[in-house]
Amino acid sequence: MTLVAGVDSSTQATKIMVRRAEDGALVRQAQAPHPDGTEADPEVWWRALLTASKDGLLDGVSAVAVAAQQHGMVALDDDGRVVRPALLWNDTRSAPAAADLVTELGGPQEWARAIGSVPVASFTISKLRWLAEHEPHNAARVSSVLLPHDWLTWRMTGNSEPVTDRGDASGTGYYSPAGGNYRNDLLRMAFGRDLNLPRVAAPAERLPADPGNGLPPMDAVAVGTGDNMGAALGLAASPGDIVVSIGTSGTAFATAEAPTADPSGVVAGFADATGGYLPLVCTLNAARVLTAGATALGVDQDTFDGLALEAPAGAGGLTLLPYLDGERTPNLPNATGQLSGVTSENLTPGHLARAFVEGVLCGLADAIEALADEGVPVRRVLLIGGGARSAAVRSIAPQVFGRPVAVPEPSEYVADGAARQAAWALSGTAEPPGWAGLGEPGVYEADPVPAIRDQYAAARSAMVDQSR
Ligand SMILES: Nc1ncnc2c1ncn2[C@@H]1O[C@H](COP(=O)(O)OP(=O)(O)O)[C@@H](O)[C@H]1O
Ligand SMILES: O=C(CO)[C@@H](O)[C@H](O)COP(=O)(O)O
Repeated sequence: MTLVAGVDSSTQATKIMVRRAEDGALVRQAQAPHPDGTEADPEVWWRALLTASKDGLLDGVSAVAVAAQQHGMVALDDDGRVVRPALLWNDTRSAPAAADLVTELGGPQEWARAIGSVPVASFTISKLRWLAEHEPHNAARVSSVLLPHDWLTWRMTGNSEPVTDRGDASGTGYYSPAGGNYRNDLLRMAFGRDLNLPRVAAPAERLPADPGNGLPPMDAVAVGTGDNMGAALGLAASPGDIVVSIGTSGTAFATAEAPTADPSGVVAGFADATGGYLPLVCTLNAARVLTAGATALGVDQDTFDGLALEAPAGAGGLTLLPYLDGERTPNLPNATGQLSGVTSENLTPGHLARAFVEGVLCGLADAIEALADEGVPVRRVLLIGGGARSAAVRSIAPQVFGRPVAVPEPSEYVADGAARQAAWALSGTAEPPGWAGLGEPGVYEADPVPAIRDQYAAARSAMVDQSR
């Protein structure tokens, strides 16, 4: 039996899945939390990885890969030391920098043409511009920039040549997924000079593991990828599958054979981890809105779900725009959450819980619609991430999405995808190993209730208009 491990270093935690390389059977798993915040010393990710893998979790593992939160700016000096804590995807201070970059290149359509995406605050390129403008002393010391998964992979390979993959590189803002090349001109435009960038390795490339990296000895480290690309690989998603992930971020994405280039900026034209593409829409407020709702009502998550399920669809006209931490889609980085339509009848714990769940799902319904508008086929919606564990989310999603929702057996699909990539790197085959697949996901069905989205759309349009 050959064992492989996949690491998901996401916003809130590091999760590790150890699977059998031959058929993907789960052998063991563990996780460790990350500190809260929108910037982080990369060391905390490494320490979380060591914590999760203590007690022999990785003993006997032949290969490992890391899939991590996308976009984070890990800026390094000449000696490979981090220059400042990494700015993460959900840090919105770089929003004005993103807006400036969009203007400087000649508008959103020029960015869509150049890299398939229009930069927002999340993108690495916007963070580099912010650094150049706001911390010139730090910017002057930067010699290279990595993404979170690049940095972790680099630690595992003993600080040899840094590498990345197409999937994660496509979220930087200075890599063209369609061309398969860096756009150093765009990086220079943002930062004022060139930087050393990690080599973009092939999807199944095998890297040497450093025997002194603090992990048990292994034969290989695979190249890794971004977390959403990892989930697509873990689910073995195929064209027609729309994956909706409710984690710290809310994402809706699909695998595609051709690149996309949406000039509205709503759909990011990312690459996937296999050589294809991954059109994706991302919201900034997802599972944490549900936990914030439960906390505000003073109940646990199960009670919160029960309350939401007792209230009527549409929450009696109560609508939450769930932009608690600003928002990325729609691009309202300075927004705050907004409750509207409050009446003496609907100001109850049940209606409030329902409005919180519907608010998150309406943003994701918009995301699915945006993918469809880009020509992405929508045959099946697969719901994953921590939020998919919520009974209320699973039941209300088909009403809001207007279609059945398939919920695969709970797993850490990002880490599973990384494990599958590790097995692929070991096998040397042309395609990833055809592991047993998802089995039969539970399917949730309900009559669509378009009024839920209508009242959300009215509130959202009013906020977007006000922000102009
Ligand atoms: N039953 C549940 N109901 C609602 N939210 C949940 C539930 N279980 C976990 N979560 C939330 O899911 C989030 C973690 O999801 P995950 O997909 O692992 O996120 P990430 O990959 O960003 O770390 C946490 O915010 C957690 O509170
Ligand atoms: O920025 C994006 C996608 O573009 C986010 O999806 C991050 O990749 C963080 O993911 P989670 O921690 O929520 O899984």
